[in-house]
Parts: sequence; C-alpha cells; structure tokens
Amino acid sequence: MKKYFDPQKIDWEDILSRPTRTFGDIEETVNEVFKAVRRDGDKAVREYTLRFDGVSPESMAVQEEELMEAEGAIDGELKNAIRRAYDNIYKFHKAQKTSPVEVETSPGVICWQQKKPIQKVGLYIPGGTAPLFSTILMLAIPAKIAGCKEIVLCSPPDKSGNLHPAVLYTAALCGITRVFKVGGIQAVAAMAFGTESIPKVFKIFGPGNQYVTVAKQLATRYGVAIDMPAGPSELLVLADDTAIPSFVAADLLSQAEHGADSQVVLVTTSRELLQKVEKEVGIQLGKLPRKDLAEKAIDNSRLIYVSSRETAIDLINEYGPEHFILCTAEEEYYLENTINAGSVFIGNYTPESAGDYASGTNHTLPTNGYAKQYSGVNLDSFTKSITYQKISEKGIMDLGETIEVMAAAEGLQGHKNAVTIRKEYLRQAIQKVG
Ligand SMILES: NC(=O)c1ccc[n+]([C@@H]2O[C@H](COP(=O)([O-])OP(=O)(O)OC[C@H]3O[C@@H](n4cnc5c(N)ncnc54)[C@H](O)[C@@H]3O)[C@@H](O)[C@H]2O)c1
Ligand SMILES: N[C@H](CO)Cc1c[nH]c[nH+]1
Ligand SMILES: [Zn+2]
Repeated sequence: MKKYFDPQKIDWEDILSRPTRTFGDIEETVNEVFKAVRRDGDKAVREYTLRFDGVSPESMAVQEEELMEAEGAIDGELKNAIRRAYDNIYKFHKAQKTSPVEVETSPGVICWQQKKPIQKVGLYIPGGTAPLFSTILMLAIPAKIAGCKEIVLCSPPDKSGNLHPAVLYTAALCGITRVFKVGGIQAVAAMAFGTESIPKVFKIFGPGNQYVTVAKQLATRYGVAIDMPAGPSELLVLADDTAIPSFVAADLLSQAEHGADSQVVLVTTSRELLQKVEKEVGIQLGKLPRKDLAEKAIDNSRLIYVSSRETAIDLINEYGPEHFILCTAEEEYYLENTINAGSVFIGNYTPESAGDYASGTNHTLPTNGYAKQYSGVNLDSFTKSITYQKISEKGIMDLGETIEVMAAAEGLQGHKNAVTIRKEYLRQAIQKVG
C-alpha cells in the first residue's frame, strides 16, 4: 500500500488515480465483439463464450428444470440466509415507492407526473471470479417491485458450462425465468442488439469487471440505457482514533478480495491508526483464501494521513468512493459535508459487507469517481416518469396570453395560433350563450 503522510506534499493526481482508468485495449475488444454479435447473433455469442470463458454450453438458455432443481442443490443455511437478505432488500426498495406528484400551477392548469416501469430490462450478474448471486437480489427485487414486464438475466458459465446453483436458486426465488449462461462483453452485446435466443432490452443493469463496464458504456451508443458504470469494487475508509484497527483492516480486505483491479483507501487523522491498520492488513491478508487477488488490489491501494478534517473531506469528495466507511468521533461533520459517495457505512459495527449482502441497501454502485454524477441502483432506476397536464376552459383563457406572447417572441406563429384559436372559440361560445 502506498503511504502518504504529509498533507502539504500530497500528490492528488496520484492518490486519486484508479487502476481501472486505462481502457484503450479493452475498447478495441468490445468494439470487435459488438460488431460480431450484431452481425451473427447467437453464433458470435457462442464463439466469444468459448474464447473468453473457455466453454461452450449445450444450451445458452437455462431450462425450467434446471431452475427448479437448484433448490435441492444448496443447503438450508444458505437458503435461509438468501431469504433473509431478500426480505430486507425488498423492504428497503418497496419503501422507495413514491406517490404521483400533482400541482395546479395556475387556475385551471393541472400538471402531474407519474412513474412507469421500463418494460424490458437486462440484468448482468458477475461470475468471472465468483458467482455473485447476491447481485440478483439487488437487481431483480427492484425490477419486480417497479413492475418491469420482461426481465432477462445473463451470467457467465463456469468451467463446466453451468451456472452456480445459488445463482439459479436466487433467480427462481426472485421469479426470473429467462436466464442465460452468457457473460462478459458478449452478454452485454446480446442484450443490446438481441439475438435468436437472447431478447433485446431497453436498459442494462449490473456490475462487472472492466470488460463488462466498457461494454455497457458502448451499449449506450446503440440506444440502450444503462444503470451506471459499476466497475471493480472500491472502498474508502475515513477513521480516527475511535476506530478499531483490525475492523478497518478487515473492511479494506473485504473489497480488495474482489479482484486485482479493486482499490481500497484509508484516510485518517491519526498516524498511530495508520500504522496499526497497515500491520493488521498484513496479518489478515495471509489468511484469505483469495490472497492473490487481494494482494494485487492492496498494491494499488493507499494509506493517507491528513492533519485536518477539511483536507480529508476535500479528498473524499474529489475521489467519490463507491463505498465510504465512516469511523470517527466527528460523524456529523463528515456526513454533512460528504457530497460524492455511492453508499455510506457509519460506525464501528457497520461493515461494508452488510450492504453487499443483507442490510437492505443496494450494492450496485458507481465506481471510478462516477459517484459525482450517478446514484447507485434503486427503485427509480427501473422506472421512467411521464408528465401530464390538463387545462380547463378557464385555464386556457387565463394562461393563454403568456403562451402567445412567448411564442410570438420566438417567432413561432403556429405555436401562438394553437392558443389563439381556442381563446377565440371560447369567446364566440360565450357570446352565443350571453
Ligand atoms: N460496482 C459494483 O456495484 C460492483 C458490484 C459487484 C461486483 N463488482 C465488481 O464486478 C467485478 C466482477 O468481475 P468478474 O471478472 O469476477 O466477473 P464478470 O462477470 O464481470 O466478468 C467475467 C467475464 O469477463 C470476460 N472476460 C474476462 N477476461 C476477458 C478478456 N481478456 N477479454 C474479454 N473478455 C474477458 C469473460 O467473458 C468473463 O465471463 C469485480 O471487479 C467486482 O469488483 C462491482
Ligand atoms: N462489493 C460489491 C460491490 O462493489 C458487491 C458484492 C457482492 N458480493 C460481495 N460483494
Ligand atoms: Zn463486496
């Protein structure tokens, strides 16, 4: 881990650089796969699955029996855990439902706005280094609550050409039936263009490695929306003397183990804590089964001592971490001043893993500093709003002149006429009656 001690000499550009900023080669591969999938459909998807995943599943589509059988293949303890996580995620996302907004902006002019579900959505579930079945809960639950009609799920097959039983069980639990053993760029391309087997969708959701993230970004050029760039996991911990070093180290390692391109950062106002955390990371790292992946991510990571909370908050907002853990006696100051973060975890007893799995918040979050302009996945991600208006006779007589004056000033006589003709009609009608 790189260490920075003197705030005067902080090299901000170096500190804030992510290991995933270099997209050059990846873009070339993504372009190639997109072109082939658009042209050759399933055939290209199969070829790239063989090339990148090393397998050729007999059928890309998961059969109904496979979904049913998965329940018997995982143990009761895991099923209970998934169901408990399901309940919490469901509760938190259901509570995000809002009522339509309705306002009478002028007498007789009523405007309202209502959310409608996106009809066709594609969920990407990562599976390269681990089958992240928890991501199904994070995407499928809000998609169902929002009322999305067609939900398609893609996830990379394992070495034997199958999906992990926990992926199948969780998909079935969430009521997802269109599941495909396809991952990486080829999955995103298939959902963007549609193939003989995989339906085209309107919006693609889900996290993934750099290939998946760049592919999602490219998909937007072909008229498909995406949730956000949700790439390799990141964590920034802000801690002072009140933090427990072994907890901080465990949290840093929890995100480092996602992959070599993950990044974790400690920002602290305590030199002593920094030293202790560094030591703890060394001890705990050795015990992780995914030590190799975590070790590489730890190499990319930073331990930063800052002498003031103002410098700390500038750094946090400039970095815009995906996950932000706050373990400090000055909680309120940091909460009030944090503007850019995907999801915040507060206090010594709130590990980031809680949000990854079961507390209820969504773990699909913006990385790479995109927390400056994107929210994490939430219920609104699966809806779009339509605005409505209804103007009465009284309303058009009252607001009409405003519209006429503005339309004339823009030189748009047709716009003005659409109002004038109505006003004239109403005047004549009144005269006839009167
Ligand atoms: N930001 C978030 O919300 C969030 C949430 C969960 C996970 N994540 C991140 O998701 C990522 C999951 O990555 P993963 O790799 O385990 O699974 P993945 O499913 O994202 O990617 C695996 C696929 O990548 C493709 N691939 C691998 N090497 C390739 C190459 N050289 N060329 C072209 N394609 C290639 C393969 O098709 C493979 O199936 C991790 O980086 C993790 O940190 C992020
Ligand atoms: N930390 C990941 C989001 O960056 C989500 C996840 C899934 N499983 C474990 N962790
Ligand atoms: Zn995680």
